[in-house]
Amino acid sequence: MKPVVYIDGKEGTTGLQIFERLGSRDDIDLILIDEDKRKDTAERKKFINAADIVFLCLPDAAAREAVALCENDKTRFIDASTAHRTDPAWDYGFAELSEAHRAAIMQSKRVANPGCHASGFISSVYPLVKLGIVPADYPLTCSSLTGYSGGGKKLIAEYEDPNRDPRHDSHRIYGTTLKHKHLPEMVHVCGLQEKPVFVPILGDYYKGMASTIMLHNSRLPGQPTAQDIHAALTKYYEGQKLVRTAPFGGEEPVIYSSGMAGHDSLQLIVCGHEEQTIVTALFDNLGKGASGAAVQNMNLMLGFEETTGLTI
Ligand SMILES: NC(=O)C1=CN([C@@H]2O[C@H](COP(=O)(O)OP(=O)(O)OC[C@H]3O[C@@H](n4cnc5c(N)ncnc54)[C@H](OP(=O)(O)O)[C@@H]3O)[C@@H](O)[C@H]2O)C=CC1
Ligand SMILES: CC(=O)N[C@@H](CCC(=O)OP(=O)(O)O)C(=O)O
Repeated sequence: MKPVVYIDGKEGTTGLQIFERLGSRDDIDLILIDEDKRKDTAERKKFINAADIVFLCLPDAAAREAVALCENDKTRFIDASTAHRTDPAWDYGFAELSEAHRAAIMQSKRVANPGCHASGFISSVYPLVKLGIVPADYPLTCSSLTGYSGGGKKLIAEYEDPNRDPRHDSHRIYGTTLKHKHLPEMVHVCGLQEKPVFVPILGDYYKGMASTIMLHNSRLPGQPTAQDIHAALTKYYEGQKLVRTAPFGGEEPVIYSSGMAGHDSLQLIVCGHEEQTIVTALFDNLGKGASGAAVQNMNLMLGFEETTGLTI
């Protein structure tokens, strides 16, 4: 019997991209709710309880409600929302962080898919903290560029409206209260003692992210150079298919935030010199930042090959 899979929120931005990755697979049985019943709670409850794996591609409140609709012990969830990412009853769905993360995902019934900005930040900070290169109380800063699909259907409509605010042509710094919703998972997953100063920036393009952390090498134990940090990250992710380190300094002297759009893997680019280092995570908010990561998690949970079938 093939595993039965249901995407709750399939008509949304993340849900559609998961469907795109799963629609043609013959190793799973993808069940599809009638479009006009996709918000009917009783119908969703039937689908949730019939499935072995449920993807939740919903706002936080609807994701919590969907989990509460489950009345059996068999259904396993992968939640793309922010609802459960720091919940101890859920496993954090970023397999490359450690073998313990991957093992937990494989047997998990409740996987919280990482936030898009959080994925970029955590991919560099988690290993650097674990290796003792960045102390847990280091005052980290991060700027993170994103395309507008990161905000779902509402933001896509706003940016693709022919009568939109002309200022949308320029970049938009947001999260200016410095309380972005991904901060709790960044702190929790990396074991930080200080909240990073986190500055998300929205650009006038569909998808692709570049999340950059900035380090003063003289404030780090042993004063590593940027090259040392590059070597440490390269070794840490050696053998991973979906997280890779670019050659030191990157392949060219500029970084485009859409550089990994359309790919399901994340690339780390380390630049700098003896005194300062920046590490940029380059990826697709709908790839390793959401739908691609969700499908990777499903593959791990079901014992399939980890990669997603899309360009890595
Ligand atoms: N977009 C991205 O890059 C990322 C998104 N996420 C997270 O994934 C989740 C989905 O986001 P995204 O796809 O962007 O959002 P969208 O707004 O594009 O899609 C959400 C979908 O959920 C549907 N929906 C809303 N309420 C309910 C409900 N009560 N029952 C059933 N369906 C419902 C919406 O219906 P309708 O079509 O009628 O609006 C819509 O189709 C969010 O929690 C988001 O934060 C995480 C990482 C990245
Ligand atoms: C461009 C934009 O608005 N992006 C969203 C993040 C989308 C996302 O990752 O949502 P989750 O928190 O559910 O993961 C934001 O910064 O709030």
